Amino acid sequence: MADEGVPEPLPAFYCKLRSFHSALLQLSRELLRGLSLALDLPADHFESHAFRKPIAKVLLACYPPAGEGDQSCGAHTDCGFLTLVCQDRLEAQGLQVQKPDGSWLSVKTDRYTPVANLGDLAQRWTNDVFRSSVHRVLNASAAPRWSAIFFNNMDEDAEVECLATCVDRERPSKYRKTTCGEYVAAKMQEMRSHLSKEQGTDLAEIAETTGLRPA
Ligand SMILES: O=C(O)CCC(=O)C(=O)O
Ligand SMILES: [Fe+2]
Repeated sequence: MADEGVPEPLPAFYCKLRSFHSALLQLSRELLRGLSLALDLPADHFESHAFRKPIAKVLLACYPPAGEGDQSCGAHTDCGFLTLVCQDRLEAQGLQVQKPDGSWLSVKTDRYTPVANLGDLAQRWTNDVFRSSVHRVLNASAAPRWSAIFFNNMDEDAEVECLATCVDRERPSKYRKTTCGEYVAAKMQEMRSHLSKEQGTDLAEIAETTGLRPA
């Protein structure tokens, strides 16, 4: 076995997945630089404080065609800092983002063009200047829908406290200091108990295995 947890018959697939992961990690680093500059911070602010060895994972998802049960992904926010979603088939897209008025915007992309979503840790760190986007997936087509999702969750021990530049008299600090690891663990726990109550243990176990999808 080349790497722990990787089955022997899939080395070519694993190699491609590694390249995909590296490319999206690189893209997320570029975006982090832009996000720092947007807050009038040095370009490397986010990277140097919280992305030295980030927990960055790829999730490959398949949603069955419409009519095969409600297996799409319900409305939620991602718990990390930045997520990049790549949708596959043009005829079976389905990512939707909630607008401030509560209505849903369908996100149509070219095949594999990544869509960036900010997560809860970005919102907490910037004291709501950046918002964690509420999104969901509805596969309304007769074909299965595939997506590859890259979650960049920051360093496990990265401290997240409202940035001084995002706090003032009109905008007092809304969130207590936490770490990426502490916040993600708490949100996962909340999600597991929610799923166990609402949908039985199977989904809770899947979520625990992937460790990625918050409630
Ligand atoms: O499959 C998608 O397009 C997005 C899935 C998602 O939002 C998630 O897994 O957190
Ligand atoms: Fe998500």
